Amino acid sequence: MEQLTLFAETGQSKGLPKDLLEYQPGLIDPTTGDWLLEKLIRETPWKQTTQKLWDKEYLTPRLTCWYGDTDRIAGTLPWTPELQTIRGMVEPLAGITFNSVLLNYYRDGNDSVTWHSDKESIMGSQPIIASVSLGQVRSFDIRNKVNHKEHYSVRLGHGSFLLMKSGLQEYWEHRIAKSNKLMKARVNLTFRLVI
Ligand SMILES: O=C(O)CCC(=O)C(=O)O
Ligand SMILES: [Fe+2]
Repeated sequence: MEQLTLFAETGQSKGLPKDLLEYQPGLIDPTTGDWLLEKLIRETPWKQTTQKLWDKEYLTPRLTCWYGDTDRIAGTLPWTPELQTIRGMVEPLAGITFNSVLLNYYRDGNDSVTWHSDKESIMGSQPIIASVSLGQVRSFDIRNKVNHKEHYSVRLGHGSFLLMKSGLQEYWEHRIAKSNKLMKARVNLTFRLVI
């Protein structure tokens, strides 16, 4: 748990609220992780979507792709053997089954995901999301939606697993911030149950 730290202002090591998040390094060993990262980057049909802000269209600062049960969830690509295998690893840890996975590809430190919560109605208001990270270590920040002073950060390592528990999306937001430091590629997989 030493990887869990409050924001840099205190520099103090503190555990994340266990009722919200659970972090587990080393779900996938580094060698397998290297191989997977390279394969996912090369073989995934990545897309860069746009988002609208104040009537202006912006390119989303990362690449994405959805896989899942294609008969149930429109717009997803069929599961690949690798994604099925990883799904089989995270389901027992999450205690639920998943029918889709969103892949995010952060090409460098300029790629990011801004403060948000994942509570689209298609997942219910309290979804459990299982997240697997490959490649560059990046900081995953969470903050309380009402009281932004309440915040935590966890560095998501190569091959690590993060469980976003049911309370997280309702009262907390999360992000992967941009970084000025030299950052290599990172691929993150978030397994979701679309209902
Ligand atoms: O890249 C990550 O670790 C988080 C991605 C995320 O928040 C999302 O896909 O909703
Ligand atoms: Fe998210």
